[in-house]
Amino acid sequence: MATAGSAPLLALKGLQRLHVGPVSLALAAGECVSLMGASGAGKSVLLRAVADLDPHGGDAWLAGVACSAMPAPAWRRQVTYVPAEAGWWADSVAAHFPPVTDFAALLPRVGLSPALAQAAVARCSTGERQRLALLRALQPGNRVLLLDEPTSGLDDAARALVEQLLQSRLAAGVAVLMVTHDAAQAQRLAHRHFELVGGQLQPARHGAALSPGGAR
Ligand SMILES: Nc1ncnc2c1ncn2[C@@H]1O[C@H](COP(=O)(O)OP(=O)(O)OP(=O)(O)O)[C@@H](O)[C@H]1O
Repeated sequence: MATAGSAPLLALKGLQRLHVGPVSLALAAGECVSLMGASGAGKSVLLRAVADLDPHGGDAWLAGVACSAMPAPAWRRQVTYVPAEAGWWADSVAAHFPPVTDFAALLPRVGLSPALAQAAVARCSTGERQRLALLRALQPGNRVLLLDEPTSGLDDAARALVEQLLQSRLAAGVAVLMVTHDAAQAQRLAHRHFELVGGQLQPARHGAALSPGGAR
């Protein structure tokens, strides 16, 4: 787990996109920060800007290297956005994973049958596609994961497995910025909690049990 005073792995400085920002925030290696807010508040807009998927003002730094100084594919391999509803560019599940990856062996880690590796995307359920998209995004090069409602379509058992997987990535030093509507999940996974209100980050007000954004 990150410790207070660690040098930031990810630093956002004056990030601005549409009605969101300017946002400044730092995450240490192994730190999880939750982001809540009303529907339409701009949470996905913010995550996409951090991933450099849309034009934006301000900049983000990964271990001291500016996003603007790095080729976009290199940034996104390390600062990886996992949308709430992933896109699929081929018919088969297998086509979305590198050929060298034995991804069938990974499927049970999130409660999926290895047989799904041979399936067509179209026959996968919403929750199966959601977990496949997360596995697809998890690569050895990830240093920051930007997760947009990573378990919104899942039952309790599947959600628990995904949370275990995320805990293992955090323990390995990956930083996670996670949008969730689930305050209990935020409490389980995140070290700090923010809410997006009027385009600005505020310490989360929901649930007295949550430690607010400013404190650890
Ligand atoms: N490319 C765009 N151009 C103009 N407006 C956009 C664009 N992308 C998103 N928006 C608008 O910005 C607002 C915030 O969208 P966003 O998807 O970030 O909401 P959210 O906080 O993630 O909501 P939810 O919790 O419902 O997913 C919405 O009103 C949306 O229509």
